[in-house]
Amino acid sequence: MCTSIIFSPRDHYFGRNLDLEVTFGQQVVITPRDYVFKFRDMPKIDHHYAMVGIALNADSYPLYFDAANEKGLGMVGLNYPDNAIYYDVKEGKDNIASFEFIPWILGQAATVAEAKKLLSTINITKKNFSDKMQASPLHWIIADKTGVSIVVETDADGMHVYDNPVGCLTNNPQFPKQLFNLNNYADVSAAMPKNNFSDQVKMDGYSRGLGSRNLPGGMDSESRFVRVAFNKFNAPTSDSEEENVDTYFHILHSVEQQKGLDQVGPDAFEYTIYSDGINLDKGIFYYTTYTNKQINVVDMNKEDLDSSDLITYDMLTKGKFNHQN
Ligand SMILES: C[C@H](CCC(=O)NCC(=O)O)[C@H]1CC[C@H]2[C@@H]3[C@H](O)C[C@@H]4C[C@H](O)CC[C@]4(C)[C@H]3CC[C@]12C
Repeated sequence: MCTSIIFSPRDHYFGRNLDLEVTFGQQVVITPRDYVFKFRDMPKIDHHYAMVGIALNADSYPLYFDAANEKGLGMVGLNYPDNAIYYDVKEGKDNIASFEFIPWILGQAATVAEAKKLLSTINITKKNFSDKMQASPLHWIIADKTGVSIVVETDADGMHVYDNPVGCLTNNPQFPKQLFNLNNYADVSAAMPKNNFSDQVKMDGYSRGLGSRNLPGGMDSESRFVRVAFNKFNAPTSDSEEENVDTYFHILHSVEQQKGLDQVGPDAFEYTIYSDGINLDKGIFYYTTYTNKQINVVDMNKEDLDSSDLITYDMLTKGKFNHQN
C-alpha cells in the first residue's frame, strides 16, 4: 500500500510513502531537459521540463514511481489492484503506456490545469515496459504549487479525473468512495470531546487525546486515508522550511508501515521502504528510508538541467546514531 499527500503550510510539499515487501533498486533520478523521451505510440519529445523523483533506471529509461517537474507540478502512482484497467491503442487519442504517463504529463504540463488539458486526449494503454516489467495496476494523484490536486483512475468504465479536496490518496477503493468514507469520521477532533451521549452520565475525560480515539488505526488503505487526511488538516504550519519539512514527514510517518504488521505472504511483510517529498515551489527533493530517518536532500537546481543524460543518486539507507557519551 502507499500513501501520498500534498501539504501546503507556506511552500507546497508533495510526495509519498512507498510501501511494499520488495525493493526494486530505485534511486533518486533527475531527468534533465534534453533527455530524449521515446514513447511507444507517440512521437519522441527531445526537449521538456526537467523532473526529479524516485525511479528505476531501466537501461537509461526512468521508470518513475513519483516525481515533480521544475515548474512545480508533481505526480505519484499508487497501487490500485483489481480496479485499474488499461486500454487497447485507440485511433485519434494520445496513446500513452502506463509507465510513460508520468514523463508525458510532467514533461509538458506546468500546472494541474495544463495536466487536465493533456488528460482530455489521453488513452492509457496496456503496453508493458518489457516482458519482465509488466504494467502494474496504478492510479495517480497530480498536484501543483498552488496546492491544487486531482486523481486519475482508469476503471472498466473509462478514465476518471476527480478534483481532490483533501490532497491525499492511498489505494483501493475508488477515490469517490474514499471521500465518502470520511463522513464516518466527522466527529473526530484534536479537541477533547463534548459529552453528547447523555447528561445523565458523568464523563470526565480520563485521558488527553480522546477526540481522536475513533480514528482508524489499521494498515489498510481506507484507514490510512482517513488518518493521513486528519493528521494533515490538523498539522501546524510555520515560516521555516526545516520545520515545515519536518512536519511533512511527521504526517507521512504517521501512516508508515512498520515491518511485521502487514503480512502479504508466508514470510513476507509489506513495510514503508521510503517516504519522499518535493518542495514544489523550489525544486528541492527530500526523503527518508525505513532504516534512515535522517532527512536527505537532493536539490535539482544544483544540477545541469540543460543536459541530456539521467542524473542518479543512490538512496542513503544507512541511518546514524549520534552517541553522546
Ligand atoms: C507497487 C508500487 C505501489 C506501492 C503500493 O501501493 N504497493 C503495495 C500494494 O498495495 O500491494 C508501484 C508504484 C510505482 C510502480 C512502478 C512504476 O510504475 C514504474 C514501473 C512501471 C512498470 O510498468 C512496472 C514496474 C514499475 C517499476 C512499477 C512497479 C510497481 C510500483 C513500484
